[in-house]
Amino acid sequence: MLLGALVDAGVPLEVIRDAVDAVTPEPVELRAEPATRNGFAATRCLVRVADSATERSWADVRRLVEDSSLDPAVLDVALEVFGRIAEAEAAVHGVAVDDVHFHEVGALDSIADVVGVAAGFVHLGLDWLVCSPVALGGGTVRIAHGAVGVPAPAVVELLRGLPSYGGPVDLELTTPTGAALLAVLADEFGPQPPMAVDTVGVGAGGRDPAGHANVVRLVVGEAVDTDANPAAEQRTEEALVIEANVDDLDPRLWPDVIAALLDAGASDAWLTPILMKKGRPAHTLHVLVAADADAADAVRREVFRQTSTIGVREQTFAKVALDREFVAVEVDGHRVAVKLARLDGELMNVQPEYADVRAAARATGRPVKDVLAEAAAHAREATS
Ligand SMILES: O=C([S-])c1cc(C(=O)S)c[n+]([C@@H]2O[C@H](COP(=O)(O)O)[C@@H](O)[C@H]2O)c1
Ligand code: NI
Repeated sequence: MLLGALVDAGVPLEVIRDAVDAVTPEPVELRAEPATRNGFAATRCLVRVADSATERSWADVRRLVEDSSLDPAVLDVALEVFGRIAEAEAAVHGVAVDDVHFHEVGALDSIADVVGVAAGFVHLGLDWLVCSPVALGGGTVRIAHGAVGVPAPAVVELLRGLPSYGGPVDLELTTPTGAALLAVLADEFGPQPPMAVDTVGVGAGGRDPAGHANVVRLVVGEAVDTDANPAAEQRTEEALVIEANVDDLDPRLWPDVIAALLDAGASDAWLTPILMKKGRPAHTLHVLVAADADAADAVRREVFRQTSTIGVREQTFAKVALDREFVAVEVDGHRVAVKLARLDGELMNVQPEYADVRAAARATGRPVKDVLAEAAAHAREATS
C-alpha cells in the first residue's frame, strides 16, 4: 500500500525497481496499476517473486542489504526497519534477536516492500513526515504459528508507544512490515499539520471490503505558519466527575478498581484519603469521564461492579485540554515516544512516555532519569 501511495504521488517506478534490484538475489517483478477501493481511485503496486515462502534469518537479511549497492540513505532506513522487525519478533517469540527467523517477512517480496518504500521516501526528500494514528483492523489472521488475533503480535510490539487503534473493519489492515516502516519513517504521529497540499498519493491494499476504503494516503505539501492551525488551540469539553465515599472496601483492591475504571472508558480515576462519620478512615473515589451518556453509563456501572458503594454523586465540569501530539525519538538506538502539548501553537510541555523510557533504561543499563532527560531534549530539538 505504501509503494502504491509513493508511485501515485509521483515517485517513478524505476526508482523503486532499481533499489529492489540492488538487493534481491533473484528477479522481482514490480508493477503498478490503477485500482479503485470502495469507489476511490488508487494505485495498486504488485510485487511478485518465485520463492515467496523462503525463510531467512535476521543475519541473512542484514547481509543481503549490507552487501547491496543501495544508496546509503536507503540502506540505513532498510536496516533500521528490519532491525525493528527482528527485535519485535524476538520479543514476541521469546528468542534472541540473532536467532529470529523471518517467515513471510523474510521472503523476497517483503524485502522488496521495505527497500522499495525506503527508496521512495528518500527520493521524495521530505523534511518531516507526520502519520495519523494507525488503523490496525480486526478479526484473525492465519500465520506460520496458526491463527492469531489482529493486530498480529509483532504489530503490537512495533507500535509500542505510538498511537494506533483496532478496527474499523475485521481485516488485517497493518502488517508487521507496514508497522515497522511507519515507526521508522514517521517523525511525528498526529493530525495533518497546517500545510499547503501539493500532491496526494493513494495506495490500494489487496482487499476491497464493503464500506471501507482500504487505502493509504500520502499527502505531500509545504508547511505553513502554525498560528493558523486551529488544532493547536486548547480544547474545552464537558466532563463528568463521578464520586463516592467508601469505608468498607478491602484496600488491596483499589489499584485493580482504578485499572478497571480506566479500561471501562474513564479518562482518569483517583482516590483521596478522608475521615468519615464515626471517625472512620476511608477514601473518596473520583472518576473523570466524558459527559456522554453511553460513556458515563459504562463507567458508573463499573464503579458499582468493582466497589462496595451503593450510591454515587456526579457533577459536570468544563475540561480544558491542550492539543497533544506524539513524536518518536531515539535514545541509544531505542525508540521513545514523547507527548507534546501546545497552546496556540506554543510548546507548553514535553513528556516522554514513561514505559518507553523505562524499557530503554533497562536495555541500556542507564539511569531512568538520564534517559528521560535525553528523550525530552531530543524531542525539543526535533520540534525547534
Ligand atoms: O510468521 C510469523 S512468525 C509471523 C509473525 C507475525 C507476528 O506478528 S509475530 C505476523 N505474521 C504475519 O505475516 C503476514 C505478512 O506480514 P508482512 O509484514 O510481511 O506483510 C501478516 O499477515 C502478519 O500478520 C507472521
Ligand atoms: Ni512472528
